[in-house]
Amino acid sequence: MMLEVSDITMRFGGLVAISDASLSVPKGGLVGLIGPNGAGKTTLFTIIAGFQMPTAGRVRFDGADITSQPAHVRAQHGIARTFQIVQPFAGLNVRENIAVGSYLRHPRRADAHAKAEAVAAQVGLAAELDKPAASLTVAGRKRLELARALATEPKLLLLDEVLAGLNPSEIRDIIPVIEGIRASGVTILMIEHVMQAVMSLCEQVYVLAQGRMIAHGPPREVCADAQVIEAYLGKGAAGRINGGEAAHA
Ligand SMILES: Nc1ncnc2c1ncn2[C@@H]1O[C@H](COP(=O)(O)OP(=O)(O)OP(=O)(O)O)[C@@H](O)[C@H]1O
Repeated sequence: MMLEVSDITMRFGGLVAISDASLSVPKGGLVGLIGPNGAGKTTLFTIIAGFQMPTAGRVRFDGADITSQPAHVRAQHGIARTFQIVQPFAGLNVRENIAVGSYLRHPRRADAHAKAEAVAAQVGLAAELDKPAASLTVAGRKRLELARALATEPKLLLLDEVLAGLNPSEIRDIIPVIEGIRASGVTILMIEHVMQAVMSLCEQVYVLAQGRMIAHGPPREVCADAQVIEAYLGKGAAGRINGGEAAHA
């Protein structure tokens, strides 16, 4: 396994944001993490990336227990994440923004910029390298966020809603980019609300609801799970939907 998260609990004062949650991502896999708003998905990413210590539980990465490792050490070992709210350095151009990631492994400016250019080509930003980051569209900023994380040359990439805010054609355009990253050997765990994308990209999906991992499996099975339907649509929803189907049959 590339990533094994075991029995994580995260308390903020009296609030239990995550309760005894586990998940694993195989080497080379592309796994989804879904769940209603406030379920604890971003908090779990923060714990995996090392920005917060869990109240209880362990995180193993590529064979080592990294639970107490700080975020910058995890980055060196190959964990990168994107952020839901993209905040590029507005005063820098696209190349310089991507280089913020590539400096991790390429301390010389020329090397960092060369790496940034290679990553820009991979995510479809080659034509924008000299433009100010502030001039990018929302879709461009999402690609920039992907590029910045990729430029650190991760083994494990944590994508936090990279498709949020994009229209259907922008989503169609960016899905092959994610597939390409995976095909290049990077293991991916993605938080995503766009179910169409989860269905087409992920071979396994975990469902977090109110801090608990309530289901996991292939996306089609998970979406048919009564507990999952109820977590999204409220108690009794699965029965109403199945009843509806029966009525049409
Ligand atoms: N630093 C913090 N201090 C206190 N409470 C927090 C903190 N971080 C997160 N929470 C709470 O933990 C819960 C889980 O939040 P989280 O952002 O992880 O959910 P999420 O599944 O990512 O939701 P969304 O899809 O809306 O981004 C929420 O109730 C949130 O208010």
